Amino acid sequence: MLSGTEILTTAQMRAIESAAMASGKVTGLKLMKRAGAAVAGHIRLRWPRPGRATVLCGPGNNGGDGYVIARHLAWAGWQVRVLGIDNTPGPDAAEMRRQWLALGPILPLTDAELRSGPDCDVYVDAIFGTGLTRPPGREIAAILSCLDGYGGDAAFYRPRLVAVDCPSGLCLDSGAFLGQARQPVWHNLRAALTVAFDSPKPGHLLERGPECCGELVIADIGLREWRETEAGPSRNGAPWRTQRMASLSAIWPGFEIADRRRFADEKRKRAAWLTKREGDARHKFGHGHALILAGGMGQGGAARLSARAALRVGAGLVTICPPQSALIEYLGPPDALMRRGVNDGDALIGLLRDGRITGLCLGPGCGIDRAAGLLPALLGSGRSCVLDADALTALATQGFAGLHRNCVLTPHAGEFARLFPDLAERLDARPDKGPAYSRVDAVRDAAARSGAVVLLKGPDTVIAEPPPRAHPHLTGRAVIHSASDVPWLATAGSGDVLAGLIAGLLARGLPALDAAAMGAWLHAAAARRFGPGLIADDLPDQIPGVFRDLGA
Ligand SMILES: NC(=O)C1=CN([C@@H]2O[C@H](COP(=O)(O)OP(=O)(O)OC[C@H]3O[C@@H](n4cnc5c(N)ncnc54)[C@H](OP(=O)(O)O)[C@@H]3O)[C@@H](O)[C@H]2O)[C@@H](O)CC1
Ligand SMILES: Nc1ncnc2c1ncn2[C@@H]1O[C@H](COP(=O)(O)OP(=O)(O)O)[C@@H](O)[C@H]1O
Ligand SMILES: [K+]
Repeated sequence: MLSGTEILTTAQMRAIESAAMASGKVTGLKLMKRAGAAVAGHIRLRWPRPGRATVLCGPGNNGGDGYVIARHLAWAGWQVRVLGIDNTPGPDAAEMRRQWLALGPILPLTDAELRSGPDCDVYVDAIFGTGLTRPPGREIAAILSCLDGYGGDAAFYRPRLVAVDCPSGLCLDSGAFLGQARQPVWHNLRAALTVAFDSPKPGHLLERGPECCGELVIADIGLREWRETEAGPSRNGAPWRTQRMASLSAIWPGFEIADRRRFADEKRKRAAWLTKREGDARHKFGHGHALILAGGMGQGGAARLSARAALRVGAGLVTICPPQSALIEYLGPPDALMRRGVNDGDALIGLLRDGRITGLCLGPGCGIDRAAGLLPALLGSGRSCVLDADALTALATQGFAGLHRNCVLTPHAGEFARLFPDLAERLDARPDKGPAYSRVDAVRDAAARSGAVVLLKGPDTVIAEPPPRAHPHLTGRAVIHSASDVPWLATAGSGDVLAGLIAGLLARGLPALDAAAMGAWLHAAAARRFGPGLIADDLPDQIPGVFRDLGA
């Protein structure tokens, strides 16, 4: 139901490109000319007066795009300086280089040459794109650090840097910089604008990607139409639909730019369902009953946040269930919330005889021992549920037995490392060759291992489902949700609200992956709507406004 924009790994992109060329409908040269023209067009949109540009061209087709850009800017009256490598590129890039040479020289691609040139209005990074396989060597690394302002006197380059496909050095499958530590380091190349082709790649949205790409524009170079008309959008057996490439979609702040038609349709469907205008439920139980399992005295805040979120997202009924002795702590507003004491697993089993309870949330403010005690009863019921916070800590000791496809695990990085230490370690390791192991790979592996939907939180939230039951050797669907534009969402209790939103959506009947993806989207949309200064308590009450903004 909620799919956003399709994103492609670099392998998928290459496979699509090759299949399109093999079909005879398009040539590599034509694609390169369109790609270069698109970048030049975006430069001219943002810098309408012709000025000075330095174009840095690498050894492959990314460099080929650079030569096309140089030509377009020169035709438009710009003074263009081109730095390139004296190598033998592929035939398309070689042709574009030859054509540039009819207009101007190619200076050596060195740090010294870059520094010796005049100050420019725009610097174009066409050094490496999707073909990066290893960390840049010393000379290119020096150029990249100069472009990022660490050359001392060059600190002013950054706001004028335009990246072709990506800032060079970024692994487009993971968002990591090859050869560098995964955690934020002292420098990364940062562009003001990145123009990428056909579809976003995971690396544009993960880890360092959003910060380093700056404004991200996806240029259509004619492959999308070919894919949809000539090849069919999801034809099985098409060469790019190999198993590592199973459906991957993204939701990020600018995604409607890439796919306006589809976005409008998604938005309409989403709005109609969320606001209960679509569907045939005639009474509150038709919108589901969510149960929020809560903790003892003094721990009530987290579960109350979850419960409020579940109510706001439209569950027909929400009941909060602390131990009997702590009920008094949960008597405050909202009055719409129902309360019921649940002391232990047996009491929960009794309660779950009511088949109208359709979504549960276990973990926020629950206490590890209580969560561990309730887990077997909850999992044994097979009911849709969110396991967060203390329930994840309990799972880390109990193991994954009993988890099923209707469970959503919502770990942050620390909880993920407790649950899947080896995967977290791989994800933390410095990548020395591309494509690097990505958050999508890690979350897919976690989903396959646990048998549940896994949502790994962060500014780049990744959600994946286990492989399809009938095809356990394949990968399931995955979604990247980018919220890098709302850093104020990282506030205490925000995760409890997310868990409640997902529980409410599960209770309303959404399948686990869709509930997790829609919950993540609503969560960020609520934070975006409120703005800085947000505390977690503000989030649930923004949800009706988010619904109204959808045009519902
Ligand atoms: N998507 C599309 O439809 C279209 C894509 N297009 C464009 O093509 C780009 C992909 O082109 P690409 O495959 O030639 O790779 P690219 O990024 O230029 O760089 C790799 C080159 O550098 C080399 N190399 C790698 N690592 C290295 C290192 N550390 N240090 C030194 N060298 C290194 C590597 O060769 P290697 O040495 O590994 O054999 C290779 O020669 C893509 O990003 C987009 O801009 C458009 O033109 C058309 C439509
Ligand atoms: N830098 C960030 N930008 C946007 N969202 C973020 C950022 N860091 C974390 N988040 C989001 O904030 C929420 C924090 O949840 P969590 O870590 O469980 O916090 P808590 O336990 O305090 O509720 C998650 O939804 C996560 O995706
Ligand atoms: K580049």
